[in-house]
Amino acid sequence: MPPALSAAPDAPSVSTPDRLVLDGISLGYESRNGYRAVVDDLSLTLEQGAIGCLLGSSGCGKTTILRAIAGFEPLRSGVIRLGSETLSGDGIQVLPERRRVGMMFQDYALFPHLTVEGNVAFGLRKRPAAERLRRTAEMLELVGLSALARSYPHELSGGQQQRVALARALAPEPELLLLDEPFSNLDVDTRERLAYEVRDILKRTGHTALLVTHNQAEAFAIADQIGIMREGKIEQWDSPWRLHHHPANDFVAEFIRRESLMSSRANASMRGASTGSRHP
Ligand SMILES: Nc1ncnc2c1ncn2[C@@H]1O[C@H](COP(=O)(O)OP(=O)(O)OP(=O)(O)O)[C@@H](O)[C@H]1O
Repeated sequence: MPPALSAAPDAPSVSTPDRLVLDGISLGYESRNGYRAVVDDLSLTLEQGAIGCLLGSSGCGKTTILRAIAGFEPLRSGVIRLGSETLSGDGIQVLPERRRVGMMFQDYALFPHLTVEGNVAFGLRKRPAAERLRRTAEMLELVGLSALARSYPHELSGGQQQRVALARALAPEPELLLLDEPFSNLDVDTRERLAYEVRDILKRTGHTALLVTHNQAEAFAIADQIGIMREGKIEQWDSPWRLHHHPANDFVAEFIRRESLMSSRANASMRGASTGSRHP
């Protein structure tokens, strides 16, 4: 007998409160030719402690959604809620710095003139010195970089820099972490390893996080819930297991099939290239 859906290894657990709710959000940009819709009546919910991922091709609106959640883009309609608080919509637009939302980007955006610990402590400037020191040390321990606290960003590998960026984003204890293509500057092996590491760290701290990427391997390595996007809409918001086994429509099925094929080809050719240089 086929296993019951609830027995799927990564089926979402029940009855944790929703942390992030996007309820029918629409937004876009003004241009010379007038308003252009980019995100159209999009909804999703993310439970407390869950890691969500928006997966879709370039230009489908992933970054625009993160920018709206962070408070940099106003909504045309719909509501964004974090816990019980409305952040955007219903006539409300909470300022970005009041949202308790942390962000981590693909280019790390570390300050080159500050040490690793200086970078992590940066977001804690307003805290008392003793607390700042304690929290910085705790964050460096969490991401396994205590030994490099006095190093400068240029002395670190890409993966280490990205771990500093994660420690910096988590230091002020955000209620939600947004990650925009965080691993795309890294080589293919580091990318997947770091995606698993970041998942492990976020699960240990219990943070709720939303990631955007166009890389399926990365999405499947890190996320509890994935939204397959097409032109500003989510075609299916589901667990990785269900996306593979129960795609909602032909678009999702074809997207998963094509991306898996492309990613295994890309991995094979990159590994082949490095093997080739050793065996001319
Ligand atoms: N500031 C802006 N002004 C006008 N149009 C914009 C602006 N930012 C993004 N867009 C347009 O909105 C659409 C969605 O962009 P967005 O960056 O959200 O896509 P994405 O899915 O994150 O793409 P990528 O994977 O390439 O980063 C694109 O067509 C883009 O050109």
